[in-house]
Amino acid sequence: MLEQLRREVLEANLALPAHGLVTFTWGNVSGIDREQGLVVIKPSGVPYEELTAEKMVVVDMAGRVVEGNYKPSSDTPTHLVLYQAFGKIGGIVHTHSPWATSWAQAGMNLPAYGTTHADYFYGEIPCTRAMTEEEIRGEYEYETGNVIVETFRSRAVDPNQVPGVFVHCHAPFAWGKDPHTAVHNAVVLEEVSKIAARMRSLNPEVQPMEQTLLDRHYLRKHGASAYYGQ
Ligand SMILES: O=C(CO)[C@@H](O)[C@H](O)COP(=O)(O)O
Repeated sequence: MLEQLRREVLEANLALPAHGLVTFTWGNVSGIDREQGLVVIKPSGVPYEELTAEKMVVVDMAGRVVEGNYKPSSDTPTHLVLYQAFGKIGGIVHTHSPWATSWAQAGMNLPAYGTTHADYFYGEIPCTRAMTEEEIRGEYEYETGNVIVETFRSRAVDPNQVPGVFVHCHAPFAWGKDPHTAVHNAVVLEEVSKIAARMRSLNPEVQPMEQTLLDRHYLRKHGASAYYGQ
């Protein structure tokens, strides 16, 4: 079942250590087949070098394992909440990549300071609010997804234009139209987190970039008249 998606999700998970986004097994990638209502995700706690397409776990939208001999990632409920709320995404990445995790632990939103950011994120990358004691003691992983969705809806941010978030006191999530694109966005999220942290240590007074320049860069790659690349 879902052989092609299993391979895509395997390759995307293996790309995490290849891009330096994870230590040990601190990360996971999933992909969704919306026609079948099934999600393929990394097995929990399995070292990346031991992963195979066969070890990927298939779950339904209620989180029930429908195929696979391993337990799914411990973050599976968060992935499922995001797939249900953000109807156009096809792949999700969660890591503890150090620079993005620094913004999450600082509880800070990341404004668009430069064109590297603007090429992929149409404006500020939000950090969620702190989770409540009740949310933490409850269905924590589901509540993590809920607080991400609440952040985007309450701020009227389009998740298709800002494909990433910092979860307060936790770490980043990123997404995209498929697992490969989600990993690409996770790499960019880590890079712009690093650039911004260093930039602010050089000049704490820097202001977010002008909207005109933000528009120019984002829309040339993602707008209706996108003309970037071949
Ligand atoms: O956020 C966390 C731990 O805080 C997780 O990302 C784990 O680090 C990876 O969990 P599995 O996907 O292996 O269950």
